[in-house]
Amino acid sequence: MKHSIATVSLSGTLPEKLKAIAAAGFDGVEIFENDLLYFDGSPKEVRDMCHDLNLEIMLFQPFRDFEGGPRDRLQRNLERAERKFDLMQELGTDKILVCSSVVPNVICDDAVIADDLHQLAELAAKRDIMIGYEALAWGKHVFSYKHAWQLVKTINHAHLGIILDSFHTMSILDDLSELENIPGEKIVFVQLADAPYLKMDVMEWSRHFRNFPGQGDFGLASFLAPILASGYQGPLSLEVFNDGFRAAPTTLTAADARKSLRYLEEITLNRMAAHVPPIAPTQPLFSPPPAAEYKGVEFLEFAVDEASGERLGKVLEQFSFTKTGQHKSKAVTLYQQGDINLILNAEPDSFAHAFFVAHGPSLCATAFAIGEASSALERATQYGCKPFESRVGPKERHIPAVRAPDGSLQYFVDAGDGKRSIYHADFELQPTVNTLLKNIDHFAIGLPAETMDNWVLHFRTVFGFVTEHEWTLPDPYGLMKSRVVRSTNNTVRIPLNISENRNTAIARSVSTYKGSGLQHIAFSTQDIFAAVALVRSNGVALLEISENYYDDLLARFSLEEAFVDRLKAHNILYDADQWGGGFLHVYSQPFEERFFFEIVQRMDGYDQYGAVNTPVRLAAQTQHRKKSLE
Ligand SMILES: O=C(O)c1ccc(O)c(O)c1
Ligand SMILES: [Mg+2]
Repeated sequence: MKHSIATVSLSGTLPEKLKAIAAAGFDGVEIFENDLLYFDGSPKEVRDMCHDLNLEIMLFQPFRDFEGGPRDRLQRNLERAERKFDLMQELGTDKILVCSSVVPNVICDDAVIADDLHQLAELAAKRDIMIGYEALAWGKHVFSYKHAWQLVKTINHAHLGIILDSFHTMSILDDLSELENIPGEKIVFVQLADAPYLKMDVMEWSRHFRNFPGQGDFGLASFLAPILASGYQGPLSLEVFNDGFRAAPTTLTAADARKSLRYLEEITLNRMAAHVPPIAPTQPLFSPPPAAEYKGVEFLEFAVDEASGERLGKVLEQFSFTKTGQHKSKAVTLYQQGDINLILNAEPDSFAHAFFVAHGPSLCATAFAIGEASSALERATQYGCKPFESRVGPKERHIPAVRAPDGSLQYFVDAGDGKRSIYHADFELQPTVNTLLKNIDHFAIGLPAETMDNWVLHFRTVFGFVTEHEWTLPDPYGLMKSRVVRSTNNTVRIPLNISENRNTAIARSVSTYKGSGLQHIAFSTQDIFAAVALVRSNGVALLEISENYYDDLLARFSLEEAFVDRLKAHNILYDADQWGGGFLHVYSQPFEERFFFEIVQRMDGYDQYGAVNTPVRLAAQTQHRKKSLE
């Protein structure tokens, strides 16, 4: 299987784009005409550049508004095509994308359109060029792949085929059942793009919000599977118009692009294998070890120095964690409660120390308890992650790890061979005292806004996580957007938060950490009232919630007044879902303006995160911060 990408998908000048595309491991490119127009060298130079980079120019595009135009313009349109064919010869490519006409006065008559396309195919035949006809979702007369295919089939010309672009098909929720009836040799090219579902004009949506497979909401495997079953032998090519990617670092976007095609191949292959009877692809597809089975968050590790480590340790003790271990040879301490393991790493001259120097007290590593760590590492490696080699002391255990998009570490810990053993090897362990807090329910990370897609792809590919739909939530000074990535079995949940405004809590967090960073950790409990009473008696300062919130709770839910009074007395927030599940949660004051803790109790299958209460929390935190500045 060959892989290609349209130059329009990346930021930079044409040479920068081509270099990044080659470095990311693509076999070829679609040259988007504008990139050529803006380039100050000749088409021959572009051809040579691609040749030197070992990139094939797989397609030239787009050729617009050709078919069904005013009759007196047809000749001129054919001449226009000839000029593009000349250009293609200079570039050394033999495929051109012709997209369906969007002009309002197009002749809406299939016979006229078929005749025009036939004439174009005749011209192309003389140059041994292949025309690929693509239906734009906003085409005036032809806007569906079925219509385009109907025309191509009827014209039946050796130099005319169809181009299938996932965006134009998935965006209009088109029926996919005809795809399997298109013979592979009639498919000139396949363009792939994902996108979030948005209710807006489809052209604007297409030109600004496409993203890479795995970053959006389209079920792209259902689009690609019938194409790969058809015997299509051409490349998979990404064509992604995205405002963020136009501004993002070119090499990083190109690397994500390449990764996204691997992901799409993997999920498409799985879909084809699950079909009854199984369908065999006619080209080999990327097939890494399957995603691990996640058992939970094994530990979270904080980069601290001695002083901040002591302060954080004190807070954890207030949350009734026990300092159960001191590392045998390093300045590393372990705090435990229930199944929660938190590590504070103040070791000089370590990965954690470098992280501390760059970001201050922060989360520098996350460990996941999983079925088989070696297979998870192999999967990560095949997806392009470099395994992280840490220095391991004598008798210490080596734990496989990769880097998260922000450079922090993500460890894969075998849950199979005795859960506590990783701590026994490295720490002199004391028993824990309390078990009111049981587990890490979720932990949230604040990200620089432009990095969200990058993180989502990382979790979907390397981890095999799924994503939930995005929430947009008001902060007193702007908006925050939140998207949860989680393991399919819900044992690991990570809300990823961004904000494009300058003074929101997330924006301040990004500036404090100088990058992404931990927002909060939510600990689960079976008895939130007891947990709150205990941590309060230990001196934990909770976030105070306004009276108005509780009045509104009474109005919104049919709750007993006495129960709401109890919530109010404990500063506990409440949510319920439509299936009878309930959610109780409470927040601490932040630790040094960085992160805070949440205690949550899920009841009767509640599966969300209390997002409706996030604006309440953000407002309360802002008020608290202002008061403390007074
Ligand atoms: O937005 C457009 O005009 C446009 C052009 C060429 C394509 O292949 C496409 O999918 C969209
Ligand atoms: Mg396209």
